[in-house]
Amino acid sequence: MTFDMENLSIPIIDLEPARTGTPEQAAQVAQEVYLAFKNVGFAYIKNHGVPQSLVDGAFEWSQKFFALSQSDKMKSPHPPYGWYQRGYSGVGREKVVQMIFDEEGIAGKRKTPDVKESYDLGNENDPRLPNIWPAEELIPGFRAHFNQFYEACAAAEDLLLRTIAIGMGLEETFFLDYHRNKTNQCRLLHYPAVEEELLRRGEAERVAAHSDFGTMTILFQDEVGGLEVEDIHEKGKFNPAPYIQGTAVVNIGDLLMRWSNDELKSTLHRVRAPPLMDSDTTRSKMTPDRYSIPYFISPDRDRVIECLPGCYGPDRPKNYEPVTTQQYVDMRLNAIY
Ligand SMILES: O=C(O)CCC(=O)C(=O)O
Ligand SMILES: [Fe+2]
Repeated sequence: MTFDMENLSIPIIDLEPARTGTPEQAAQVAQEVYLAFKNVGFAYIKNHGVPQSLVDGAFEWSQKFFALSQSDKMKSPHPPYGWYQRGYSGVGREKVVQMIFDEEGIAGKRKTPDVKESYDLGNENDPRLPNIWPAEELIPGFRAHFNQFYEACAAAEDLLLRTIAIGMGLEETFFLDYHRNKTNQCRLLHYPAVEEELLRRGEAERVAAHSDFGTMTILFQDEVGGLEVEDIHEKGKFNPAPYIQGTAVVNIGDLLMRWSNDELKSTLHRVRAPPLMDSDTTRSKMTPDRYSIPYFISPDRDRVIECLPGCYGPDRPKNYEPVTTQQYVDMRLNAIY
């Protein structure tokens, strides 16, 4: 795939020094991560700590799951409430909308379908949202792999949270203390092959422009491409965020933006057709299937999120009221489902 790395606005950051470097090296990386999240809201993270074999396995299991018959996938259905983010959602079920909460507005947006199907899972020990697994005999090994993958992502989360705290001049464990229960959401996404023209003309969408809700998201994508991130300098202009081997895309969510009094940016992003592969634009083409796996991180549900120390002062008023994680996330989830 042709892509101009020179114009990549999203920095690539190696997290290894945060894990094994000297305190000075760790502080240096923390500064880079902080600046990326302040200026862009996105970073490509190398050495995030999730073993490549687990990532590769997760994509293989995801493909196997979505290759099941529709009736088998529907045996572990997403419940009909937005806040219960577990189980399988078929094509067209969910419509990602940006900050529209009235029913008329949502119905209007739903007219252009998101051409994707998804399977959501979370922490095995979460009493509020038990997982909705496919039966073991249908897809043996799926559950065990994703439990392992979930744990590995949680470990990567911890290192990222420590690093951001250091970068913001907070206690290293400041954010960890708000993320003890690991009530995160891991989502398998499959975007079926679709006629490219439909995506380009906006008659079908993969994921419409949106920001994520929580603290941050760790996203694994395959090589197909199509993820686009809004340009920080030019509203409405979206730049490609292509696959880069050995990295995860990490982005800030709305709750951390609010928590930081808008210092860290929760940047709009979407999934469209991947960049054209060759000069042949005359034929009607199908974009290949695409798979991605976002891991959405949120603070513990009962915690009150209010302006971070250092993000307000006499000349810098607090922009938001305190809110609990649960109030905030449920409000956002109920709007999309
Ligand atoms: O599929 C992707 O690459 C991104 C998906 C995404 O942004 C989301 O699910 O919030
Ligand atoms: Fe997203």
